[in-house]
Amino acid sequence: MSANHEHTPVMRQYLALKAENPDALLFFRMGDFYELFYEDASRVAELLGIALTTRGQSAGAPIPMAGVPIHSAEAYLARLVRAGLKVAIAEQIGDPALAKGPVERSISRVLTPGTLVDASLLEPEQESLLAALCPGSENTWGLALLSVASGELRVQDFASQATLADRLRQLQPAEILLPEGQEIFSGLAPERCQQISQKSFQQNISERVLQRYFGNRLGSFGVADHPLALRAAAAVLDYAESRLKISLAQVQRITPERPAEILGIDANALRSLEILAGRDNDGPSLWRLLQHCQTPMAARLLRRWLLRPLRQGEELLIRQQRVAQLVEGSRYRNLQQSLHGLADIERVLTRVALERASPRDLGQLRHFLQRLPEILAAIAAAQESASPTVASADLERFAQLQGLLERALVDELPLSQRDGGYLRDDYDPELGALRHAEQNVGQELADLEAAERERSGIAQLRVQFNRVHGYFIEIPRSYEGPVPADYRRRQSTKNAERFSNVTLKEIEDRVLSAESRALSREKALYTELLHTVAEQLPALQEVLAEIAQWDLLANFAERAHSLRWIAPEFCDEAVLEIAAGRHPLVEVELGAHFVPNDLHLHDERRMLLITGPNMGGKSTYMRQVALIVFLAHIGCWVPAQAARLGPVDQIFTRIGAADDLAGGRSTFMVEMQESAQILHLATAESLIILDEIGRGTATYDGLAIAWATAEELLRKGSYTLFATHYFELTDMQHPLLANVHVDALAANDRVTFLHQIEDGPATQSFGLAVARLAGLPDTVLQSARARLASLEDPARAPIAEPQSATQQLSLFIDAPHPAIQALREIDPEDFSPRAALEALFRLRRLVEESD
Ligand SMILES: Nc1ncnc2c1ncn2[C@@H]1O[C@H](COP(=O)(O)OP(=O)(O)OP(=O)(O)O)[C@@H](O)[C@H]1O
Repeated sequence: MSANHEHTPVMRQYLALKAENPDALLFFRMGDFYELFYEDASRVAELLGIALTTRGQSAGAPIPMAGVPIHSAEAYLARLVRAGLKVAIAEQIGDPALAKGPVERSISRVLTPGTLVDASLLEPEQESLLAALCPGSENTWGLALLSVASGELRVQDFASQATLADRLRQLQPAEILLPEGQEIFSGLAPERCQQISQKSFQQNISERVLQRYFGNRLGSFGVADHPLALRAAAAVLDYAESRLKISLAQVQRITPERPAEILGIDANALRSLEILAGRDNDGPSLWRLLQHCQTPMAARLLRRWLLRPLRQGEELLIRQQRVAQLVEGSRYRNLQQSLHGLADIERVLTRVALERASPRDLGQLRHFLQRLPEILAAIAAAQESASPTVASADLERFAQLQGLLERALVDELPLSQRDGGYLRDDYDPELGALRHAEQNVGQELADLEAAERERSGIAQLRVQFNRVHGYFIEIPRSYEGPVPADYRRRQSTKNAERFSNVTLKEIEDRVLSAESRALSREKALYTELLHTVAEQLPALQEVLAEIAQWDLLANFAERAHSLRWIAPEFCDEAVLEIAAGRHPLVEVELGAHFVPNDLHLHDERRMLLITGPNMGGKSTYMRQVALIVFLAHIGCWVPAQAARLGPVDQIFTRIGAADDLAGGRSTFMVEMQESAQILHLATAESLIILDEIGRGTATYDGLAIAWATAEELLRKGSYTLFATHYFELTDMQHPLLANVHVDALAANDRVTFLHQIEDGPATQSFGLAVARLAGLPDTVLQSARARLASLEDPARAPIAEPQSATQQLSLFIDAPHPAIQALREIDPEDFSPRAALEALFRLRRLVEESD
């Protein structure tokens, strides 16, 4: 591009603003359009499928340009932001009428995926999180997570990068901030990472930011022992402020995360149990099954709870108790009715805090406040001990606020704020007077009409007004005589000529200026109104949080009722007992065909080794146990006849294996790394699901690993469900280990699955029968059957050992050493000396190979 001084003044302004935000697309306001120039223009034209044209020339070259009209800009912005791009918006701040050069413009805000607040840019049921990571010494980390749209700010310390990366994999923040120079470590999605100045994380700077936000209240949040996370918290606030160009008044507190209160569940388990999303992100998931909340606030809270199950404790018991109260006599119905159709007030409040709330936003708040007494009454009715949810002083202030909004806002609020008309005439005398300037000139205009008729002698003369052409004196064409000399022609129509004169122009100017004064008066009053609402923000946020929680609990109650779930019982003993448990998602698919199963794990029985045919239901059984324990720990009821659960600290799963080729890890590598993680972190209170561990490698290696893993988990005493196709494992003896199997009936390669868990190991394998079921060709099945027979009884049909098998050394199976096998095959009777020497070398090689 050419030197700056060669550009036109507007382009110079554009380039200066672009230089302030080099990594963002610049939406440059030009009248009723946002326009993009140069590379931004071609990029956006391609991304949005809009026309790429040029706008004049600057510095001797045409300027590539693409533009979107203001009124449809939101939809385009949403698409760009969803694609992970940043957009800076430059608005006109000067008055075009007064500007000498180009009208003044400045960046009003920068949209980034982690700092969105507009309803049209956010998914109603999803949270868009902004994270900041502050590294400390010895691999320790502080994490701050901010939901700009709700104002929730959480902090947590991590003792290792691996656990931090796992938590981020679960939470999927939209943007992750790191100090400049910090390497983007494995597990972080690089396209979401943003390096910002190290200064933002510095102790002294962060103290200033936090002081500004929370003042002395900081001490009351219990965050003093999280120095790293607090520095991260200051960095997120500072960054979000710089994008939104305003302090975040919606952030009222910092909440520390205490791992000891949370049931650990790693990203693998969330995925493999299909808790937040089903396979391929579509399909059934626990989230979808549970999400029947009345408000978007509760839907988002459900996500938060799913990402943060609790260990046994007071909070969990309160949730459980409330769900029980709501199930009783189907009280949840009343509460759900009172909440039905409520707007997303949490996000409205955030926009109030950021001075971006529209009149319709305030209209929704008015509606909410009108319904609040009914909602609180329904909550009170649901609780047996009707302790008030909201302090009476707050209630009084809410009523006053409601009154204010009712007095201020018109009933039917306009879509756009631009043309005014959202405040009532009688809300403010000055506004009323300015608005009525037009009506007040009515008499003046009638007098003028009479005077002009008399002066000109034209009886058909009329003084008129329309929105497009303003005020004019109209004389029909049927009049052919002269018009007064001071009349200036304004317009000719088919039937009339239109004129103006000095008196009429004076009236018109007065009315027009009253109109624009009315608009600015209305705007000023509105800003004042927003400030008044903002004063009630903390109290409103609190009552909303309470309502969202009740909505979610009523939703749990409804689900429990509709899906025939029961209340799990928590206890201090080391037990996991489930009677007739069901898999919540598979049951929806199969209905009454689903076969329920029990679980008994306790002090003397910690591990179940589960064998049985493919398709028998092993995975389903193990997952249902994990899901039942999980559901209990978010406060929900569970799909079973009864459940008694002792303390559980973490849930781990190692189910199926997916390649991570992009990350340079093979299926087996992924499997082993996940298993290593479990073996390091599991305790006696952990629940572990292992599905066919070891199958990704050569048989004996896999078996050896599976065996050793089982032994280690038995040593730790973790609650373990271990499904395997290695029958050899069922020989394992340990007092805490029990063998169970899924039942099936087989005859002539035909198999009927019973899906029932029974004691003892499986007695036969059904691989061929299942293969037949899957449609493997008969010829292949016959050949497989012959080979199976020879493998089961080598004497019947000796088959040469494949090379790879000879290389495996069995740890557990009594197979002869390959050298011994080779020795057996030698007949020394008819050996030449040379053949003998060769045989000796071969034997030596076999021994070396197996060393
Ligand atoms: N308890 C049950 N009641 C009814 N149907 C079931 C039950 N459990 C499983 N099934 C059905 O059997 C199918 C296979 O179950 P699952 O994947 O759990 O088998 P598996 O034993 O783990 O198989 P593999 O060893 O091949 O992984 C399920 O998709 C479901 O349709």
